[in-house]
Amino acid sequence: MTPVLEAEGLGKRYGRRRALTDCDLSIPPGRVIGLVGPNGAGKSTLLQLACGLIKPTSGTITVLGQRPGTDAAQLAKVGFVAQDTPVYAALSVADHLRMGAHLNPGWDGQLAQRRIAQIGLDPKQRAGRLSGGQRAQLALTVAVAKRPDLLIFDEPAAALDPLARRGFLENLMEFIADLGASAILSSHALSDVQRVCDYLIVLADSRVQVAGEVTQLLERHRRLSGSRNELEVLPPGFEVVHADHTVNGSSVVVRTNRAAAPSGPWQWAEIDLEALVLAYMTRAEAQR
Ligand SMILES: Nc1ncnc2c1ncn2[C@@H]1O[C@H](COP(=O)(O)OP(=O)(O)OP(=O)(O)O)[C@@H](O)[C@H]1O
Repeated sequence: MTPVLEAEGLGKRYGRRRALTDCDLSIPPGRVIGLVGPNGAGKSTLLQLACGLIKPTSGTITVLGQRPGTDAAQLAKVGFVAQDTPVYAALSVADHLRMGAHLNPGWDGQLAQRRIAQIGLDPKQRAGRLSGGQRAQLALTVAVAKRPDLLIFDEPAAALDPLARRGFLENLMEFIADLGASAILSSHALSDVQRVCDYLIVLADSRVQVAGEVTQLLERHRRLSGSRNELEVLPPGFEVVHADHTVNGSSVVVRTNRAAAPSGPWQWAEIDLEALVLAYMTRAEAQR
């Protein structure tokens, strides 16, 4: 099956600043992909490259088997909602839907109307008068009604209150299931990512630190706890991602293919997605 996104040696510089470095990815279709990492890691840059809004300075990227933004057919397959959920301030909600219908050959007008009614937006209201959360909902509606094969969101739920956020993510999951689409969403909210994503990319310091199916990543990472001496030398087959030493003891997040605990004086525990992400982000920060 054609990967939804494939990158080889992908890099992007802004002048002398590296925004993305040597990025290799091959993401299978049908996944909800969480893109996480600290501020300035390169997440928006990767998403904009995937939409064809900017061009790489090195390497290659293909989305749904083609160079991003090559032609109208390819553009129609991708729905993108940028970080600031842009809408046209002077246009009404209904105007946005009319424009969507005019510009997109696969536009699903019924889906758009149903969703606008569901979230309680007044079709006559100007988009410039909507709240941040309502703008995000309108932008999501326009992106989804294109019926794209891939939805790309840059921090989609950032402006939403907790209740709206939960509703938004539930809607998003319904759409993805209905459309049979893939989605990539960047987010700082690890609990959201844990709830909806089945594939994870951790980006830090402009590089991919780790990427893969969430279940596999969680199977392959463990936390070992014990005294600092006990954890100084580990058996073969363990790559230390991050070590934390305090006066009360040490804890090490390791990457391993071993399913069973190694014999040793330490405790061995599973980790959650948040601990995994933080371990890779802390390692990247320490290596800068
Ligand atoms: N148009 C631009 N011109 C110059 N530098 C840029 C531009 N866009 C991004 N950068 C720089 O590239 C790096 C990556 O930025 P990017 O916006 O991709 O990060 P991000 O991970 O999305 O951050 P955040 O979580 O804060 O949104 C940063 O150092 C940023 O300052």
